[in-house]
Amino acid sequence: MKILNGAQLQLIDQLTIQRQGISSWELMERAALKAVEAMESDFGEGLQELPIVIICGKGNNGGDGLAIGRILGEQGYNVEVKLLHSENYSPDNLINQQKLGAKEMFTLDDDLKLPASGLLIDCLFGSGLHSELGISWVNIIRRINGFGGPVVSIDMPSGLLTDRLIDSGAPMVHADKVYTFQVPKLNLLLPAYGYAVGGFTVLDIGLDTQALDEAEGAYHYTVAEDVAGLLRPRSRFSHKGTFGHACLIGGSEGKMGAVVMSARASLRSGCGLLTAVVPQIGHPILQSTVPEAMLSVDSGKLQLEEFSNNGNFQAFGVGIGMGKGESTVRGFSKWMQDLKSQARIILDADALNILSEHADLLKFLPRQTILTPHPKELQRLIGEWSDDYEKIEMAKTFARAHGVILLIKGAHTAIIDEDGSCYFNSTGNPGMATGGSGDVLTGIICSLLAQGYVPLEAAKLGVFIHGLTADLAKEKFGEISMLPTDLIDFLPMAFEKLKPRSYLA
Ligand SMILES: NC(=O)C1=CN([C@@H]2O[C@H](COP(=O)(O)OP(=O)(O)OC[C@H]3O[C@@H](n4cnc5c(N)ncnc54)[C@H](OP(=O)(O)O)[C@@H]3O)[C@@H](O)[C@H]2O)[C@H](O)CC1
Ligand SMILES: [K+]
Repeated sequence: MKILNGAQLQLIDQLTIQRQGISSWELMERAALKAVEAMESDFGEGLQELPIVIICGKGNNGGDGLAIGRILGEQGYNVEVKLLHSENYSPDNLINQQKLGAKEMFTLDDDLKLPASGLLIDCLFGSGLHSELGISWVNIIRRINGFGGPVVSIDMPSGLLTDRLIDSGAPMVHADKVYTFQVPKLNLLLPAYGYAVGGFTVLDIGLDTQALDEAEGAYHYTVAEDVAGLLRPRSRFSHKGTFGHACLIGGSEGKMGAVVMSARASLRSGCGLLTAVVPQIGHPILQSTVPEAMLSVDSGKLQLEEFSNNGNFQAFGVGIGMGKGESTVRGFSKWMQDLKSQARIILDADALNILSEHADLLKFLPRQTILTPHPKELQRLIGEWSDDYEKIEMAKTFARAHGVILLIKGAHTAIIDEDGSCYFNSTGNPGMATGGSGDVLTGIICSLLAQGYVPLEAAKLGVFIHGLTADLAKEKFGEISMLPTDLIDFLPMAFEKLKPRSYLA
């Protein structure tokens, strides 16, 4: 799914109106109906009990609010609409004012009266905001943010631009939930504005698909439909050789669990064979916990030294639980220098930290190696940034300079390809913030690489599946108690969910 900005959406609106032979008011009505449906589904019967207050501005976002107010009122909800006084309402806003009838007018100087609790729907500004809000908006935004119940924003939290940097002190609605139309907007995905976006749902309002397909942009949001098609069916005549031999290299004293989790995640993700290269201390641990894995035991006792690399492996996953002791750094450097240029590799954890401290090794990375830093590891690799926009630009420059794929872990993990495209993930939840989640991800992606998925596909599919396991685990264990090992247990269900349905049951 593409991520688009306000100007692009305005153009696509126009094309939709022309090609579908509808009026702009009808499109607004569609959007309002979708928003009402989404609220009914999210709030359930509770919505009937709540006083609902809708705050509307002068543009089409306000027009949506007026339409939502009318629809909710017709359905018997307890709804109150407040409209900002203006000299220049948008035409569809005016039509919806007439259709609604009763509403309360207010100005920015008024001390807006709000119910003590209930639901507040914020329709002051949407994608038409052209710059951050000035001081005159502080009062109204403060009232909204101080509301005693949930605040939902239509399309955007009012005050947040779609895809440009904005001062964090600027007046901005802090939404518990955003219902955004047709496509996500970049600022809904960036950590910098996390405080204003409790969560968001994309509502399909049926904009012209050709116009959406043709819209240009480097930013994408990976949803199930984007990755389901990547998953390859298994032929009846396939055998273990068909699905590749993955090699995981890692582990050190006290950190063998990382390799165990990575190995189990690899096997559950479908590779045909798996070898783990571990220090001697890992031998009994791996053999007893992951009997399916073959072992190549290193000469190092407590940490890796030799990095023997004799097998015919289709993919390597390196760094999990590895540590960065002197002999490990030496062995890893040598291993890097001996790599074939077409090797498929994913590097994680200490492998990344070693690269940060030995930048001379970067030149040995085969093209399209996947690096999976969390924000701190990224900072060590590419340097400090001053904001999320600079971070993305610096990451793109790094990916281009070294011909690698950067996978920046976090809420909406971002995959940055060397051509500058950027893919934000849609699955996952804060329950994944436990040590070991990353080891599971490395195992999944290494397995997909071994099966012949090209690196960008393996990264997108792996990140999506990994997040999906967490969403499934959340239903059973909740965000607080879920563990990385639970993610592995939900891999079979996640793959099944994504698999294209067969016509024959
Ligand atoms: N395809 C869709 O997604 C659809 C979206 N819809 C809804 O329409 C809005 C976008 O509506 P638009 O009228 O373009 O914009 P807004 O309602 O967000 O706001 C426009 C008014 O805001 C004023 N403005 C802009 N920036 C500022 C600012 N910094 N300070 C003060 N005022 C500002 C601007 O006034 P100007 O006179 O300054 O130009 C506009 O009047 C979208 O978000 C959806 O909610 C459709 O309903 C259906 C299709
Ligand atoms: K809004």
